[in-house]
Amino acid sequence: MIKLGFVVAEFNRDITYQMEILGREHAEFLGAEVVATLHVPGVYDMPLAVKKLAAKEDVDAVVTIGCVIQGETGHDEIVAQQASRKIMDLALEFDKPVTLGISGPKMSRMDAHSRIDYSKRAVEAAVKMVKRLKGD
Ligand SMILES: Nc1c(NC[C@H](O)[C@H](O)[C@H](O)CO)[nH]c(=O)[nH]c1=O
Ligand SMILES: CC(=O)[C@@H](O)COP(=O)(O)O
Repeated sequence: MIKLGFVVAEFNRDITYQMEILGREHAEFLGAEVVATLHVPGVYDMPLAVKKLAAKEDVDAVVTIGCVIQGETGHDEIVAQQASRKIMDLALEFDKPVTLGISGPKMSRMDAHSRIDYSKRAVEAAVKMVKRLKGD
């Protein structure tokens, strides 16, 4: 069974809560197990938590779940771009898939609601990547 770690942002929790539930349901549907979950304050805080989970022997892949909504400044772009860059670097450093279930930036709250399935997509990508890298 494929073992996943989840890193979930609490910022915009009304939305990330739904994303987390959907991600968990999809993992179960695909026969994967979520063996560890770390909640972090926001998407920008994710890389260290991803690193912790990626270092665990019993975690095959890490799924990130978050939502970056546009404000009045370019802050949303900094948060999303810096975090996604580091998330990808960690996948290469630990030789494990780390998938991007983060919606935004440049997105309204309504856009975010219609993109809660990003978490499902990230779970699906994690499972596919683990299988394919194993050569299954
Ligand atoms: N604006 C959003 C944030 N901002 C908070 C940062 O992620 C971080 O928690 C803070 O800067 C402290 O390090 N986070 C989101 O997840 N979504 C946003 O829209
Ligand atoms: C809407 C937010 O929480 C965040 O993206 C930052 O907003 P702002 O650019 O207005 O500081």
